[in-house]
Amino acid sequence: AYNNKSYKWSARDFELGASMGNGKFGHVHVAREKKSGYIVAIKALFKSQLVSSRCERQVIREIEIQSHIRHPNILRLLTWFHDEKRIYLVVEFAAGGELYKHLTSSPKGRFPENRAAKYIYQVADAVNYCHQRHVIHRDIKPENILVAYNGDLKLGDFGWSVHAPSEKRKTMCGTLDYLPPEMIRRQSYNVSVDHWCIGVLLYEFLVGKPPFESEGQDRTYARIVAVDVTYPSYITEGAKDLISKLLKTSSKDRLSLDGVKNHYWVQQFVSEKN
Ligand SMILES: COc1ccc(C(=O)Nc2ccccc2)cc1NC(=O)CCSc1ncnc(N)c1Br
Repeated sequence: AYNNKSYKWSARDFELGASMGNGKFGHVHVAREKKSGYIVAIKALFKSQLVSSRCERQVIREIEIQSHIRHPNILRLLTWFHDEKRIYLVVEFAAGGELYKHLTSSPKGRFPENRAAKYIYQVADAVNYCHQRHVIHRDIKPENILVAYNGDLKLGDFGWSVHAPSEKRKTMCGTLDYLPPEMIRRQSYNVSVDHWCIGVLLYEFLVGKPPFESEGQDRTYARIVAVDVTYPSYITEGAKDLISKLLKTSSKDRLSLDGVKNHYWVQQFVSEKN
């Protein structure tokens, strides 16, 4: 039904269920499409809020971009509609919920190598797909990644822009841990910021906390610009090799996303299906 371009969706087509992510993602509810029984997530954005934060053009641009994105590891925007007060985004429902919860509830609070390798392969594949469409900054951190019913990762796009309209800085919404040096120095950045974030993400999958985590902001900044990473003894040489090839100060020295997917440490766990 979603592909029927002419059909005009409205809130009447859905039964709203529980709210999700306790407001973390804005007003998101599980919902059931009445005719098909299909379960989706519906995010309601207040037009007033968008206008006040001068986000309305950004939402339209994002919706435009998202409507053409089709990738197994990227949460899909299925359709959207609006009424006089709100814009509703109908989004694929990730039945596995937030990846962060899986990480913190794993034994020792970290993933075994085979799971971390499968996940980093999927993230690299999804981000590579975005880069080929000139879309960067998928806000790569465990809080923004969801898990599908079949265990595959779904890169969510949580539209932080609506939460941080004026501040372009990512630091508006929480952790600095994922900021690359060039963003700390407020230099221009390009697609390779995502390469840095994938290195930080892989470290966090394997260790249970991000590499530069420190008490104060300044200490975290200092460790990021110095690329001051220490690896616990249980981290294998292969994992260290991959992480160190991504956490490079100079963005042009960072391993490519194909390089991540084909890295020997990843390949040993990810049977090349395709
Ligand atoms: C393609 O997914 C989106 C696409 C766009 C936007 C968005 O807000 N754009 C935006 C908003 C304002 C300004 C500019 C852009 C948001 C999402 N996604 C989300 O909000 C995720 C909702 S949480 C969730 N979703 C599914 N399954 C679960 N188990 C959970 Br928990």
